[in-house]
Amino acid sequence: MSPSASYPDLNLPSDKLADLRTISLQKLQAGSVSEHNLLLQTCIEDGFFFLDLTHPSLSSLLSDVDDVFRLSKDVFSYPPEIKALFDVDRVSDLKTNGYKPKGRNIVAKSGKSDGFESWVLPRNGLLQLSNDPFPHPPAIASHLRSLCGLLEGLNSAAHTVLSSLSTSLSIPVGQRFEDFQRLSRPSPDILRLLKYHADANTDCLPQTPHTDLGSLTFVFSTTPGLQVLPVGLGQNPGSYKESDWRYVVPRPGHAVVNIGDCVSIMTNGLLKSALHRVGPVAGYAMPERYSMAYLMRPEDETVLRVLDSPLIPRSTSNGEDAVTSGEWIRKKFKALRGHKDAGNFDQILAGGRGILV
Ligand SMILES: O=C(O)CCC(=O)C(=O)O
Ligand SMILES: [Fe+2]
Repeated sequence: MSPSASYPDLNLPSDKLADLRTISLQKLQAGSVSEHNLLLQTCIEDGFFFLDLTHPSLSSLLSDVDDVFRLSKDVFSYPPEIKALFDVDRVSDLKTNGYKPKGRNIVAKSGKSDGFESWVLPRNGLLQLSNDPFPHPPAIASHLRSLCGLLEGLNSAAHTVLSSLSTSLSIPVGQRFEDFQRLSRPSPDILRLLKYHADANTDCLPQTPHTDLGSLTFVFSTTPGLQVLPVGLGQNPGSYKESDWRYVVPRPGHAVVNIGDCVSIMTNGLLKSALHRVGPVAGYAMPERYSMAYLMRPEDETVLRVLDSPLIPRSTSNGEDAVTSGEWIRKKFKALRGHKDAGNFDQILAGGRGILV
């Protein structure tokens, strides 16, 4: 992966590092029982893991990642007036397409503005799965082949991960996680390209603590900055300390994968959707940092109810208050807008459910 790491001499005590477990995609594909068991255990205990993509059969996926990083440098280098033509708040209802400038949103309690630009690309638009408009600049048009290759590779990886979890949990056919993320069907998945700006202030927090609202997220970066809150420490504002955050040190050829809110809801909290954020390593300035996140969400009509499984604790509710995935996403965006008007960030973060654009 191309952008070079910016912390060559990270000298951190090991108890400050996120001790993420590594799952091999190729071993899952080959049916390794111990790898499938490790995946389930990791999603129950951590909600975050490294996915090893270094097997030669996956080399085209990694070269697509490299190419999309080159694209990312190109799109963020457009002059502001060109980027403004694709402003996410103008071109897309649910922020599934377009550009967000640095500083538009507020970061948690500090009340300061965020420190990153982002450009969101819809899976539906890239893979032509719907007729929704997909305005985009020439730099994106000229990288469509690697963008589509990346999405297809990640969808296939996601299918392997989700179907492994469905099988490990003995979820019946028709309710399996992958039944809600069909490869040829439209979905609200997005690819988010991110550029964090360098900031000399060691206390800056460019990205707010949040959980991902969808099902599964894949993140790529070669620069440190991602921080994860261990699940055991409690995930609600007030239940953890600043010193509880753990740093993820990027690993070449690996994606960082995490479980999102929808899968956590459908397993009644058995699989964990953990809080995370991006910031500088303690005592260091924030370096310029490029990353990309593929955020998968169940198809819009998926009902977010607890699935049948001997391993999932039964829900005490009768299911009447269950929402669909589409309603869930809309509700969250409404909350965000409500929050902006009301200025109440805690409400959005209740349960750690912040939203990013
Ligand atoms: O930039 C990163 O490493 C994380 C991005 C992220 O958490 C997100 O886009 O939801
Ligand atoms: Fe995230």
